[in-house]
Parts: sequence; C-alpha cells; structure tokens
Amino acid sequence: MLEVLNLHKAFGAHEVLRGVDLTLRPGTIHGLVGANGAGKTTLITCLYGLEKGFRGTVRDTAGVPVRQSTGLLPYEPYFYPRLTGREYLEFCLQARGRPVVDFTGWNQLLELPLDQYADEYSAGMRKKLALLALLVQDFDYLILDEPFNGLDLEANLLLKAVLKRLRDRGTGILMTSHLLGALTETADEISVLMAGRIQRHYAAAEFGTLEQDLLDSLHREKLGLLDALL
Ligand SMILES: Nc1ncnc2c1ncn2[C@@H]1O[C@H](COP(=O)(O)OP(=O)(O)OP(=O)(O)O)[C@@H](O)[C@H]1O
Repeated sequence: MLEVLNLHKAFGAHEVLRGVDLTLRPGTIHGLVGANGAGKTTLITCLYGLEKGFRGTVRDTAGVPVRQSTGLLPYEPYFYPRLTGREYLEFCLQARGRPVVDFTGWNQLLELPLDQYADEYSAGMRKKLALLALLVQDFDYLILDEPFNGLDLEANLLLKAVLKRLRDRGTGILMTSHLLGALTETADEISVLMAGRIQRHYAAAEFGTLEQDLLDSLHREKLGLLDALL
C-alpha cells in the first residue's frame, strides 16, 4: 500500500499541503479531485519524490522505494529533443534495467507514429506516449496526473477500459481529473483536496453525494455571483 501521512509542503510562505493523509491500496482506483491550485500535482510530486522539503511520511508499506514500485504519468510529459517515440520507450525500459519488449501490441491500440520525434508529437500524442511507457512496464502502482486530458474520444474510452483491467489485475491507481464523470465511472474511491487537506473521502456508493455536494457549493457560491452579473 502507498501511504501518505500528515504531509506538509510550502512554497515560501504559501502552505499548499497542510497535513494530507491518503492511502492507495493495490487493486484500487483512487480518484483525487480539487480546484485549480488545490495542490494535487504538489501532492503527487511529493509522493513520487520529485519535490524536496516536505514534512510527513510518504512510503510503500512493502518497504520498496516508491519510485521502484510505481510509475508516474506527469501532468505535462517531457521528452528529450531528437528522440523518436520508440527510442523514448526503449530509454524508459533501459533506465529501469528492464528488457526492451515489443511495443507492437500496445501500439496497435494507441496507433502512435513511433518512428517520429516525440517532441514533435501533438499534446494528445505526447500523453499517449507517456502512457504507453507505463503500460509496457509492470508497475504495482500508477500515479496518473490528468490522464484523460488531451486524449481523443477513442483513447479516452480505451484508457478507462485499460485502467479497470489493470485494477482488476491488482494494480493500485491514483489519478487526478477535472472530469468528474471519468472518475466516477472508474474509481473505487474519491478524495477531495481542499484548503491543503483531504476534506472528504467518498466510497463508490457515495459518488452521487459527491456530485450533489459539488453542485450545492457551486450553486451557493458561484452561481449566486453569476446571478448578479448576468
Ligand atoms: N514550484 C513552485 N513554486 C511556487 N509555487 C508553486 C510551485 N508549484 C506549485 N506551486 C503553487 O502551489 C499551489 C498548488 O499547485 P498545484 O500545481 O499542486 O495545484 P493543482 O491542484 O495540481 O492545480 P491544477 O488543477 O490547476 O493542475 C498553487 O498555488 C501553485 O501556484
């Protein structure tokens, strides 16, 4: 299980995370929602060890380093210039000391031009390539920052099916999304990050309440303001 306990992170005087507790169990899809700037990406980068200077505990309870057991899909995947899609995939595998496998099967699904330079891909193709690099490896956990963003309709549908299958095979998946429908269709639980903490945690049976809660707060705060403007 991946475990985050009492996580605090500040950028200068700005306290972004103020005691976040979160767990990611194997065979579970855990959705993370929160407003723009709530700290979702910060939480993920702390969890993955890309951010320094945080307080609190971040660990895989199996005693394995998180980066070893876990694959990360960053919000904006980065590719080195003059590396083809295929070379990028090979690089990802070799960097982890894994044998280079045949990408044909997975790429029949994603249909990427693997022999073109990855830094010349469109935004959606870049996201697909970064996903492909995770799918060809066998991670215990996946952390996906906005995985549906930029994907075309077919890839969106495909990704939902892939995530459910991985979950059923035991992978633990933490993902952020602003598309509530994508989360409620796939996730087993959803946490809401607000004011630096997990304000509420919803089990699948309570997802209807989550939508209603968000709608209620929107009606109360923003739609009231809109009434005054239009
Ligand atoms: N390197 C940084 N230096 C200073 N402030 C930062 C840095 N990274 C993030 N922040 C701030 O931390 C806060 C949380 O940012 P973060 O990217 O984690 O939010 P988010 O929930 O992922 O937002 P979004 O939904 O827009 O992607 C924001 O106020 C942001 O400006």
